[in-house]
Amino acid sequence: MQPSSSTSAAPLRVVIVGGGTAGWMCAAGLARLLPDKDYALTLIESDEIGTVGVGEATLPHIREFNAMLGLDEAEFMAATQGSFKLGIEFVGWDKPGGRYVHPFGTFGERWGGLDFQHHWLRARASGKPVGEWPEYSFAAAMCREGVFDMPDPDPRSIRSTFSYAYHFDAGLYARYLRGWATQRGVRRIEGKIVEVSRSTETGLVESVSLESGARIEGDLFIDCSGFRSLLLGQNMGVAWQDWSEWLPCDRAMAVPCASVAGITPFTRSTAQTGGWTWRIPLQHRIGNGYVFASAFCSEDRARETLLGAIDGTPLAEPRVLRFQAGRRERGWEGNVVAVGLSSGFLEPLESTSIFLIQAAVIDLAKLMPRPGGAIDPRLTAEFNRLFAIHYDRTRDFLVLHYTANARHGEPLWDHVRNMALPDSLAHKIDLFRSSGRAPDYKLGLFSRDSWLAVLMGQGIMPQAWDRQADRAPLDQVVGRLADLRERIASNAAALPAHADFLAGYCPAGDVAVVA
Ligand SMILES: Cc1cc2nc3c(=O)[nH]c(=O)nc-3n(C[C@H](O)[C@H](O)[C@H](O)COP(=O)(O)OP(=O)(O)OC[C@H]3O[C@@H](n4cnc5c(N)ncnc54)[C@H](O)[C@@H]3O)c2cc1C
Repeated sequence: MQPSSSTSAAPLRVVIVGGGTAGWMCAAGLARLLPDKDYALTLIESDEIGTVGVGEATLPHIREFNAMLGLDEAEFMAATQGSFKLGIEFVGWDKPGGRYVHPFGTFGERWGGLDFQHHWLRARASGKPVGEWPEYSFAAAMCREGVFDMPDPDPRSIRSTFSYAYHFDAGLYARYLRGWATQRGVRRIEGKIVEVSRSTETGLVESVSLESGARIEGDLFIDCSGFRSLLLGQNMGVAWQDWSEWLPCDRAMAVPCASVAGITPFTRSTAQTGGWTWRIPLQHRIGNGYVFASAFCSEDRARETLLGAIDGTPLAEPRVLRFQAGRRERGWEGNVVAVGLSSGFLEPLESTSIFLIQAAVIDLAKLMPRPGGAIDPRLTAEFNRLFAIHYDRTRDFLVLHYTANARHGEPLWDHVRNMALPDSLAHKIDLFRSSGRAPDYKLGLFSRDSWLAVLMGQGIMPQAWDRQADRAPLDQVVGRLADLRERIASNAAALPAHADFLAGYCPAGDVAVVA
């Protein structure tokens, strides 16, 4: 029998628990992707509990999500005080005083079917003048110049070789998506959930009850309740994998400050004795924070470091958030799917959480149960397979930043340099060191160019390259490298200042500063 494209069964009742970034991305994404008549979406959020209120830097993938919703970019950026992000500048991560950018875009060009780094490594080993690795990234050059313009659609242009993401006010983004989703039929309920009822027979969640006494029944529950993990963790009891042996930071202190002249088109992450500080420039303010390991740094010390590191006047009292790195064993159990902080947490070093939300929403939409039937365990297993891949690959990339450091004599940094690595990461580093080969995933984070940026940025230089690179005449390669460097530098220097571009494209105007 052919599966029918539609069904006469009653719509599947999907209850989203939580209205932070995860909840509203879920609501908007599912409202856009699923047929209205088959799914009834309800979102419950509690004003009393509120949201985590951080999460302001993104990855380029968010543009696909926004485009899928059909958001107007300039309108969305103005509404969220957004700015453009071309990558992350890492200060002091490789060694005190060191600096490199993880740019969004490619390094160099593929020649003769070979990845660019092999040509560069081979020419560099010859002793010829080939410049430094970052000189081959257009996005890195744009960061150095503090400029921005839209990528050129012509793939032959050097200006087509970068991508971009956004910095935005996370509270305003959730509010923006809320407006979008509720206009498209998502039912919003404000109230605090005080009880979760499960069937004694099947173990599935049947309903949640609010403080007001209201009871909301559902067929599928999406847990977007934040660190509480109200359904998946607390009720379904799905175990937590603790990754603090590799990612020991367990606190963050956040404080917004007044803007200063010139909005940088990148996030900055500065290594500190007990962790690292972030700087995220928005149109109306700068978001700052210190992610630190409480075993190596007290809260008083963190506060002193953070307030000493910010550019402008603090706009609020610093507030502390506590967490542990890790993820749930599974993201989907029974009829509960966790999305966002309820499913796991990786520190915001590479701004990955919102991407992980997006990936979960897209995977869930593809694997969504049909109305009127039982949940197919094969769909659940596939979601969990993808969930683990996304989290585990992201973890390896973050751990790389810590382990490859030359900050000798600082207890946290000595500890992470000497810790035993996940096997999957140890293999990647060894392979790169010995052959110049970088991971090249077809799914999820991070791209080969991102790995190259951080591997070399952290000072890991391969001892060899692909032998096929030796076939090309060396002088020809050196000439092409020089030409590439020149095209990158001159084209980047000709672009408008980021602040000027923002002022013309998506001026946000004055709003009350939301901390
Ligand atoms: C310090 C820090 C910095 C970060 N920086 C970044 C970044 O730069 N980039 C990035 O991508 N990510 C970042 N993140 C992660 C990002 O903030 C989160 O992934 C994102 O905000 C999603 O959060 P959430 O929606 O899962 O949870 P929350 O924002 O905590 O929302 C939880 C929701 O559940 C509701 N809720 C909870 N319990 C109940 C209940 N009993 N009844 C009713 N409602 C309930 C709450 O009211 C709220 O609406 C950062 C996180 C931290 C901690």
